[in-house]
Amino acid sequence: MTMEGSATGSQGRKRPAADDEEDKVPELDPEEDEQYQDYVPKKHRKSALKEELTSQRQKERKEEAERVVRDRVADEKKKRGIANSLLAVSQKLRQEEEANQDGREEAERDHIKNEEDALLEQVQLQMSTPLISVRERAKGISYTERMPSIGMWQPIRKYRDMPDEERIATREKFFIEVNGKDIPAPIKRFEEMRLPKGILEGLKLKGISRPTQIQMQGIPAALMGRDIIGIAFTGSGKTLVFGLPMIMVSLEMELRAKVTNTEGPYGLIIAPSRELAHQTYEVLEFYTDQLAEHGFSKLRAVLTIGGLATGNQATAIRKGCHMVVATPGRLNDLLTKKRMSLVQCQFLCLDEADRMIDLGFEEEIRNTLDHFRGQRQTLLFSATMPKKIQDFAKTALVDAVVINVGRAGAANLDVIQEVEYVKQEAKLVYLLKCLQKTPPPVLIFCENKSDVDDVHEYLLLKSVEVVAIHGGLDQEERHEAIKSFKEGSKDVLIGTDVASKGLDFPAIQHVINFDMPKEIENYVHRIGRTGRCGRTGVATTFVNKNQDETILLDLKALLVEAGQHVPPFLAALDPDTGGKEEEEIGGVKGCAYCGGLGHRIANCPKLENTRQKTTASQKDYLTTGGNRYSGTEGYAGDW
Ligand SMILES: Nc1ncnc2c1ncn2[C@@H]1O[C@H](COP(=O)(O)OP(=O)(O)OP(=O)(O)O)[C@@H](O)[C@H]1O
Repeated sequence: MTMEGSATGSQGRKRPAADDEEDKVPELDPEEDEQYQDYVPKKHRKSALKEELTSQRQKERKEEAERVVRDRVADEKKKRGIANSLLAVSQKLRQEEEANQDGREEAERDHIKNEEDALLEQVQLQMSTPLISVRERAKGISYTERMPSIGMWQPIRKYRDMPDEERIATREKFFIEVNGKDIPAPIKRFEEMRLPKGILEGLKLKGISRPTQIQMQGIPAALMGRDIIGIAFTGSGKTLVFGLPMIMVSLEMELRAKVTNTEGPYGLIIAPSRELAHQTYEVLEFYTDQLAEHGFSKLRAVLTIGGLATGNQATAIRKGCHMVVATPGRLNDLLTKKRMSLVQCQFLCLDEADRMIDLGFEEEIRNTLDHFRGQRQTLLFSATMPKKIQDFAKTALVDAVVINVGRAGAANLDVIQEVEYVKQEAKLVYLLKCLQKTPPPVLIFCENKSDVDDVHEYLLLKSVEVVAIHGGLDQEERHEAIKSFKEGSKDVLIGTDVASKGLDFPAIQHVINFDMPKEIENYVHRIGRTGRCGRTGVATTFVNKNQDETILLDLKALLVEAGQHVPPFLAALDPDTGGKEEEEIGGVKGCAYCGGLGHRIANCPKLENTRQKTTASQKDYLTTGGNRYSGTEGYAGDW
């Protein structure tokens, strides 16, 4: 069967004929008929529809699944987003807080530093002109070259050639800190220091076999002709660091040409108290005697201190001398009256240098410098030397070497420090009990002369073998007291701070501070009379509510630093500075003015005291002509 008019046929399907005209079917041109659709059989159309529906449904399902996933991710993100932002916010806040805190602390530190710099500047202004001679300043003379070494001294080859790393390692091993240029290597044996036989024999006789840290580094530097600031704890043998080089200067001069009438001195040591000057003089005498026994001429040292007849001292100097040991006032007296000259002097040492400046002898030192006629080698020593004194002192030095053994102002670790709370009225009675702690010799310190007298009287009544020393006694009494105590005929010596600086009594067992000194530096010097050169000693300090809290805070910090027991009443004290006092700000820990670790310079009671004293003495001076030595408590008359 054929089908006419088939869509696929070119002629099309033909309908059965009914009426030719009517039945005539118009011919269709697929190109022209937009409605035209190819015929698709029903079966195919169904499967196509089915396919279409399936794919539609798949598409929808896929879209639905994607939407669900998208929603879930969005949810998740949303959730995480919240968590993130909370964490982030808190972190951010914390960071900001920390940054603020850091910023605040830095700002606070900067503020403290600026304030302290300003205060130090004021202090420097108060200390007026630098520590140099007025004459030299007027003439515009300043020295820039170092002095030549003493007698062309050089270290032996082993030390000359010592590599830097080895020098550093040795210093580290012995806790020696140095500052300055071209510092010679520390020398570990006296025999390697190129000292004359007489001196080496003298050291042996004194039982001194090995140099202490300050001696290892200080003696070679001094023999090299260097200017030195030497800081080392009490009893560490500083006297020999300047004493031996000064003897070497004198020996060199003597070997060049015999010292005759009116010549000399070539070396000068200034000390803050008569007793200390006397002690140093004895050390010089001992070693020069030893040199004389070993074939050298006897080098002459002269002691010029207050309290002894000026005439005898002037005569001794006029006969020609190599060395002078002096207290500042008497020295100035002799210089001003032209009974002594420093024209040939080329070696100057200020022992306990900071103490002298503190005690108001700055002007005497400057006047003394005026009497030199050329450059000299200058050495400054102390166990305490706060930054301001170091800076000030450096103005007197040329290309100085600074040698530090331990922190300036730290207590000697060989001293066991005990601090006891004793009521004012119970002190005397408790003192008797306290004296039983150790066998003699015992040293007792009081803050003022009248307390010394009271304690002295009380102990005499209790039959204690006791002597006393203070600035109000005449020189004879002072000398006798020290002598009998040194010889052991007296068990106890009571004194003011006149006995606290540099005095070297044999094997003191116990130092008792009947009262806490007003300055922590004095405490360090006082307790340093025991525990000397390797021995141990005990120091007991009475404190009570009469003490200023700042000094107790200094004491507490010192005890902590030295690893000592801190009694509960001190432990309970809390500074209101938030720990800033012990931080290193601007290179300074604690107070730059007095070296106390318990406060900073802004709260320094000593600075305040000095200010008040300066103002008062300026007033006195203007109205009454004043006494320049009124501030030298305990030292009165020393000049
Ligand atoms: N290398 C050493 N070995 C052993 N003893 C020494 C040594 N050097 C010095 N001495 C002795 O140590 C004691 C203390 O010395 P010196 O008085 O010089 O100490 P110092 O550091 O000046 O103390 P201060 O700061 O109290 O004045 C003296 O009796 C001294 O003879």
